[in-house]
Amino acid sequence: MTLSDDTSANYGAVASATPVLRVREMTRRRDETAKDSEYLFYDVNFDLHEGEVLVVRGPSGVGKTTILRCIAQLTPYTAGVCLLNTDAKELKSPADLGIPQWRADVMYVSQRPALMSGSPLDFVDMVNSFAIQKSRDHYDPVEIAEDWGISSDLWEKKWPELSGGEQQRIALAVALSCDPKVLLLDEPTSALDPQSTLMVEDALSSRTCIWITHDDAQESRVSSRSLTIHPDASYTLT
Ligand SMILES: Nc1ncnc2c1ncn2[C@@H]1O[C@H](COP(=O)(O)OP(=O)(O)OP(=O)(O)O)[C@@H](O)[C@H]1O
Repeated sequence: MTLSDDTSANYGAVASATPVLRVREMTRRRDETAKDSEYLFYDVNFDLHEGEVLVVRGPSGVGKTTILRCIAQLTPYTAGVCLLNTDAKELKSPADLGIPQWRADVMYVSQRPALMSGSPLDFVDMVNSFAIQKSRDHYDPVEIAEDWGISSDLWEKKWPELSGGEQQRIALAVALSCDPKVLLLDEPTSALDPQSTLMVEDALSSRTCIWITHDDAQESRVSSRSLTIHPDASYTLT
């Protein structure tokens, strides 16, 4: 039995090929406050191994962003377990690690950074001010984004003054600079031109990611496996 097939209750047990991230029985109602609310997704199980990209597919509104936000512990879920491999000895839950460490290691990158206030530099300052980030090494986000055609002066502009593609590359560069174990990418190249898209895909090629895309060609370029969420709350893992 592979880890991917392991649906036993001993979720934290570590077998030969230890996943970076394990998700079991992830379930979310459309309205978490209403017990009779229909399910958005039900009983989702998967393991994500080092260097894998799990592409998340499904029609608009089916719950792709929501499942990423649940895994990031940014949104409540009805049931389920998320576990992270921190030291190859034991898989740990958000409660074991504490939410700040979980979110630093399992980092959600929003589709809409324009909703943030201030400038990208303000955002970097805020990220660096978190106690959990102070104790970690960082790459230079300005340098990362420069490779994608983002000049350093753009970092001082307000988010809404940047184009969608500039916002996406800057938000992604900040996330990469923090070197999380898992990146949760919400349509990270939806506003990019084809050349920038390929550059970003290349930069992410060695990372462990869960990646929402509506683009079949991108899926075939980047995915190790695909998780499709269906409108009836079921899912397919291929
Ligand atoms: N903050 C919110 N409050 C209430 N409902 C929400 C909120 N965000 C999303 N929803 C609803 O939850 C459902 C799932 O939304 P979600 O954004 O996860 O879908 P999605 O599959 O990512 O869609 P898309 O492909 O259009 O981005 C939708 O019906 C949406 O209207």
